[in-house]
Amino acid sequence: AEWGYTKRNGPFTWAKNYPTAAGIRQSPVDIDTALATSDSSLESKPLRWKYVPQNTRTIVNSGHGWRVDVDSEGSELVGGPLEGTYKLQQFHCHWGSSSDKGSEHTVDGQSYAAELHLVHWNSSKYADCGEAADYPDGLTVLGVLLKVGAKNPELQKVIDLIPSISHRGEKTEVKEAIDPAKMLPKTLSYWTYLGSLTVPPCNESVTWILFKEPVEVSEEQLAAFRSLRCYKRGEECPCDEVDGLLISNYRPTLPLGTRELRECGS
Ligand SMILES: NS(=O)(=O)c1ccco1
Ligand SMILES: [Zn+2]
Repeated sequence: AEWGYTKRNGPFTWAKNYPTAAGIRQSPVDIDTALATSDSSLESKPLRWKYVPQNTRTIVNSGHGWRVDVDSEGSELVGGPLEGTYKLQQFHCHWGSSSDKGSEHTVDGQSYAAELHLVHWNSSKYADCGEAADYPDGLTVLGVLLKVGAKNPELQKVIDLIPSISHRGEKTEVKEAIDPAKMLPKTLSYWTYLGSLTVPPCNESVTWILFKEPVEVSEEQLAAFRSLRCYKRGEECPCDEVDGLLISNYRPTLPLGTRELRECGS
């Protein structure tokens, strides 16, 4: 059966059909801040990005959450730990059944209410995101920790579209441009390490860049995320979640192992 986040098809079953999920370069991880090494080479090449808000095309219910697909042209992410130029492909979010959990990365064991992922691919070396996903330097994901607080105006543009993608496979045009840059924190300090996609097939092709400063989102906005359904309209609910609501879609942390964890900025 299709992978998901329930007991029957959740993270601890993924390795059965996706052996990479049992690899040694998996994500997410717990960020043990005492282990992080500050790196002058990161400080010397500031992270820089350019996004085109008008290029946010469609939002889709993947069955595992919502995802905004972007026309990569015109976007770019360079600097920090990255060699070459990366282009934005899509962004999405992970959350939990209550706001005491839901982020994928944890910081010194602490979970946040949710985590936003901006997925980029190495356009200096590869033709598209699909190809890039098969190489260790193919992808970069900017991670933003979300904590409960004020309503997030930019994310509200996503939430307003959720009723029209309530069931798996449904998608709709994003009419009001969403600016990914407006969803990033003010201070650009971050941790970075080599990891993987946090969903099957869990390719070990991601340079993770996780911002240190959390961004606020309201309880009502988190509740809207949980109203998405993991099954198609007209089909009965396959997952044993409470009437197929996507109440939680985060992967628990995996061991960092011998990987280096670097940081930039305080
Ligand atoms: N969750 S994530 O950002 O690692 C991702 C991107 C594409 C698939 O999974
Ligand atoms: Zn993700």
